[in-house]
Amino acid sequence: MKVQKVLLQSDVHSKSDKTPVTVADYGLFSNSTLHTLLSSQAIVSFVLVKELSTEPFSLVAEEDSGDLRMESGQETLHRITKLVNDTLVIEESYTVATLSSEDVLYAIDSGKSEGGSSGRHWVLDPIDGTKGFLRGDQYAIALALLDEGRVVLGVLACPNLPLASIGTNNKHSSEPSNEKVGCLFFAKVGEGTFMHSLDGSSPIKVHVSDIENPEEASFFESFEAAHTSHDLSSAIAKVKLGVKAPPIRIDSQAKYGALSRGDGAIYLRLPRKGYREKIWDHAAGSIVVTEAGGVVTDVAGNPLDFSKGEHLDRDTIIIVTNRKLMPSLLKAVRESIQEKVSPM
Ligand SMILES: Nc1ncnc2c1ncn2[C@@H]1O[C@H](COP(=O)(O)OS(=O)(=O)O)[C@@H](OP(=O)(O)O)[C@H]1O
Ligand SMILES: [Mg+2]
Ligand SMILES: [Mg+2]
Ligand SMILES: [Mg+2]
Repeated sequence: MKVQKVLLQSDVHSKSDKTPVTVADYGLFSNSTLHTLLSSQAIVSFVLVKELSTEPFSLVAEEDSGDLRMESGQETLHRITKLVNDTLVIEESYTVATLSSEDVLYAIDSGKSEGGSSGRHWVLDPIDGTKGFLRGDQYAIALALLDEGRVVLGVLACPNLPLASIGTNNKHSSEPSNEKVGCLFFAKVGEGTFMHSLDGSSPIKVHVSDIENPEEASFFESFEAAHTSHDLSSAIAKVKLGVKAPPIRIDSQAKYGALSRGDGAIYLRLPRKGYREKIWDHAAGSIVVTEAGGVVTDVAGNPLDFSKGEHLDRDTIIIVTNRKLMPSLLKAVRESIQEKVSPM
């Protein structure tokens, strides 16, 4: 959160689309983002090991230490170590730990497990919605626990998500807002989904929307057009289901969080052909939604299969909604795909 704030205050965003303005700005932005996601992975990995020292530890995480072990990566490693240690100082009187650069490398590279169908594996996306982070928009830190291939626990931190509902009438994102932001969702299998503010309010139980009429439903999709087909989801929502509201485009698994508390009723993810979704992009989000009473399936109507290692199956379309809307949504998705494949 600190890094994103500094980036946004550095005034190198263009006013219109909030992207960096010059080539040098791009450098600053991508370096800061790299520092943030590696620090995040180091911190979560370190704290998990510290807290779970009696259990065998397996972590499937998105990032690795890459060039940090090389001579050219020393400056970056130094900055990341500082960022990690600054973050682990909770208060002046309480520091979780102080890590050396070697500890940081070790913590980052503890995330190399491949997951799978046996045993327990933690699954981490240290910054999900990297492009949203860079733009100053939504991003999430997503952690899940797999047990015998099934997600049994999920935690989703969404530092920029307003605590109040985000509807389709939300203001243009570049307008300043006084809304309180920063939500943490957590779900444990069989126990429901809870949300509290990042500064630690009491958790409240959340539930997905109970809308039955698809015309009244609003739907989420990726902000980035490269990650999902906006055209196809618009055809499904507007033409097949009669959805009236415009899509809510936000980055990251914040979509699952927002849907779990009923901000919108549908999330469609329609990746381009051949793309294989990563488990860390969906594990935490999916249990947050299912424990809030929602359903997360592929196009065949089956739950997502997290038991096959780092990836979901190739070409997995992801369909998220409540139980009442799922049959008509599945039908609409199947029909639209069929029409796209064989135009009349
Ligand atoms: N081509 C393509 N298709 C589908 N998905 C892709 C693709 N490329 C990347 N990714 C993954 O999308 C993750 C970001 O999630 P979202 O699409 O929900 O957010 S965003 O709109 O992109 O900001 C993003 O997660 P992060 O890398 O953690 O940001 C990627 O893992
Ligand atoms: Mg991700
Ligand atoms: Mg990521
Ligand atoms: Mg990534």
